[in-house]
This record gives sequence, C-alpha cells and structure tokens, in this order.
Amino acid sequence: MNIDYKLPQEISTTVKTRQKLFQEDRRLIGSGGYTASDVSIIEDAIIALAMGKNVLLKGPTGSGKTKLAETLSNLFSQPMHSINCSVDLDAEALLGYKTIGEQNGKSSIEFVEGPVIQAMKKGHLLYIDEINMAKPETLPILNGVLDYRRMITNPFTGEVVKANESFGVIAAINEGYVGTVPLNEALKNRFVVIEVPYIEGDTLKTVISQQSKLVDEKLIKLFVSLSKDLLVQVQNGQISEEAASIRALLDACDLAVYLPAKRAIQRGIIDKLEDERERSAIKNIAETLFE
Ligand SMILES: Nc1ncnc2c1ncn2[C@@H]1O[C@H](COP(=O)(O)OP(=O)(O)OP(=O)(O)O)[C@@H](O)[C@H]1O
Repeated sequence: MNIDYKLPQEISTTVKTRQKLFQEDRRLIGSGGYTASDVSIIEDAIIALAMGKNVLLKGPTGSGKTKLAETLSNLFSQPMHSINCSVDLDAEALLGYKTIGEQNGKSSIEFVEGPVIQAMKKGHLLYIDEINMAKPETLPILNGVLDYRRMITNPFTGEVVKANESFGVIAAINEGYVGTVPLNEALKNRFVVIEVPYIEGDTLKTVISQQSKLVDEKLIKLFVSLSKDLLVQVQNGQISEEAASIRALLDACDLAVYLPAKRAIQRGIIDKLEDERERSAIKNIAETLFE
C-alpha cells in the first residue's frame, strides 16, 4: 500500500521498513479501507504508532474504529492480533493457556500463546476492541506491556516476555455505551487518544458507494442527508449516538437496493433501537426525505 499522507521523513522510513519486515507474513492483515473526513486522524495514528506509542481510538459504535485499525495494519504491512473485550475476559484470553499435548508419543503440558504474547514476540500489532468492556481488574495485567517496559512475566509459565521492537498496540473505546465503564485513568494515560467521529458529506458518499451495494446516485444522496439529519438529532439529544452508526446506515443502503427506502431504514436502522421516542423521531426524518 502506498503512503500518500503528509508524514515526516523519519516516519515514512519507519513505515517502509516495517512494510519490508512483514512482507512475508501477510495472513493476518485485514482488508483496509478507512476513509477519513479529516486526514489528520490517519496521519496522527501512523505517527504515534511509528514512534512506538499505544493508540486509543475513541468513537461511537460503527464509526470505523476497527476499519481504521485494519487500515493501519495494512499500511505498516503488519499483521494484527485482536482481542474482543467483555466482562468474561480473563488472563488466559489475553496471554494463553496450558493444554496437554503429545511429543514423541509422550503427553506433556504445553502452553498455547494468546494474542498478547504472540503479538509481542512477533512484533505484530495488537488490537484491543471495546477495551472499556473488560472488568477493571483484568487489564492491569497489561500495564507493563503498555508502558515503556514493553514486557510481561507470563504468570502461567514464568517466562519473561520482552516485546519485539515493532510491536504496537491499538485499542478502541466507545464511551458512554451501555455496559461500558469509563476507562481507568492509569490505563488511558498509557495511550495517545484519537477521536474517530462519524463521517459525513462527500466522505460518507464515497464510503456508501464503495461498501454498499446501492448504486442509485439519487438514493445515495438521500441517505447522506438522512445521516446528516440523524447527527443533528444526536447533537440535540433527541436520539442516541448509535442511531447514526455508519454500520446501520450501510445496512439500510444495502436493503434499499431491493426494498423501498423507508422499509430499508426501518429494518436497517430503526428496528435496532428500543426507545419508542427515538424510533418515531427517525421515522419522521425518513418520511420527510424519502417518498
Ligand atoms: N470512515 C470510514 N471509512 C470506511 N468505512 C467505514 C468508515 N466508517 C464506518 N465504516 C464502515 O462501517 C462499518 C462499521 O465500522 P467498524 O466496524 O470499523 O466500526 P467500529 O467503530 O469498530 O464499531 P464498534 O464500536 O461497534 O466495534 C464497517 O462496514 C466499516 O467498513
């Protein structure tokens, strides 16, 4: 992937070096394709990662955080190991687990390395999705991994693991969403925070054209207007942020290839919401825009 961003010379060199380093191992690399309305979002993330900083992508659901992380993985040609946080997340899901294996006909206890250990040893990227969904007591295990030490003593094996130089961490957070807790300050402090808002206008039009099956230009324009109106309602506190999710909008655009647009909006956006007031607010907006 070419880099057309405005980057300092040393950063471009770092990116190119990493691209060469990981040319061989492209299995885990995502498809890429984050489109930014503000290019500084990508540029700043590249610079922070290239400088060895942890990057925290902060934004509402379906705003493209995972897509951006995949794009960064692509840019650096650096495979990415993902962790999806939940209240059940434990040390084993992060670091790995012991299992009984067989060697030369004899059974022995083996350790299967988890995403953190693998990414550290191979110098890959680690993506920690919904980091504020994890129980607050689970993540401090990673404190040493996330600060200048870049190391961990694996509690299951006693091994001291020191990260390969190109190891990098990207985490994503969706503050305020049901089930999340504010991210512990000590943890947040270990990251460079990059806001990832919902895209709008021409950027959104491009993403709809690229990612949805909808080709009707007139309808695409109307969906871009719908998104704009939904964002205004979000800002006015009339509807919750997730109602303006790009993911939901893309669902509605896809359905609108075969369904009347208003029914597509019902299935793709409105039916994902519970609150009756929010549902009828969105229905009203759709009524005014679509036939
Ligand atoms: N700026 C963008 N550029 C490209 N694709 C985007 C963008 N914003 C949203 N999308 C698309 O919207 C969908 C949702 O994006 P993604 O899964 O990356 O969101 P997310 O912020 O990680 O969501 P969540 O917080 O729910 O995990 C994907 O299909 C993605 O391709």
